[in-house]
Amino acid sequence: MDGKSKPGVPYGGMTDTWAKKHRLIYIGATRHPFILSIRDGTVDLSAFKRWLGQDYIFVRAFVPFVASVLIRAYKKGDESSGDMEVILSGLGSLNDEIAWFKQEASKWGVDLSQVAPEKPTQHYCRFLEELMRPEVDYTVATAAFWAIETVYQESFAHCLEEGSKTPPELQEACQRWGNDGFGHYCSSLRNIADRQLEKAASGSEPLVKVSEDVVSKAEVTFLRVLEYEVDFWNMSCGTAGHSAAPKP
Ligand SMILES: Cc1ncc(CO)c(N)n1
Repeated sequence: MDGKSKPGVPYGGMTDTWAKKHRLIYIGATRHPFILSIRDGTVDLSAFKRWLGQDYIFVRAFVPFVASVLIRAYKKGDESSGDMEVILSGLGSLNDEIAWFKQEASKWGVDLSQVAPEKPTQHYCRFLEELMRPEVDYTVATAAFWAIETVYQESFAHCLEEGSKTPPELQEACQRWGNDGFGHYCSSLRNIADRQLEKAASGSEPLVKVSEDVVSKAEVTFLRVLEYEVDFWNMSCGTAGHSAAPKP
């Protein structure tokens, strides 16, 4: 293996293996009842507003996380990988996203300055801070980054598919993460993560043991992202305080 991503070969990387291996929780995060309620038009608008306020808080915390990934990409010094350009474009869309949240909040009468983070938001933001620590490997950080963006992409794209009954006033929100450009950006993030994981798994790093450790840490991190996403959706539905575990 040369440790490079394979252009034109969309499947077969480690991230794809994980999504299949952990299919139930993956579906739990990307086809959550909150998303399904948007898709079938039965969504409770107070739930949408709660999601909006909490996600604004999350996105503000997500910016420094993405910036920390950018710093690590720079420090790797591999200019030809194109990683920095992808991550930088992500920071650019987060800039637009923050402006969109403010505009959307005023449209719905949500005063963002009055929104306090709920427990799942606090926990997710704390997790992002842990991932910003310098000892966290670039491979682990890029796997988390890919997973965080992809859950939203897959969830909201589902609300725009043929046959969905997403209310018109929520379609713009779904477009934000469900559009093809965002899908392409998520594929670029997946390529970055897969290339890193492949390098680690093939033992091209000097210490094979350390590399294996990185791959399993990245997989655990992927699972934690899915759990935080499920908790976040649960909170939006009004079932805050419950974990990702199935309810009795
Ligand atoms: C909770 C959450 N996960 C992922 C994204 C994608 O940016 C977001 N905005 N919020």
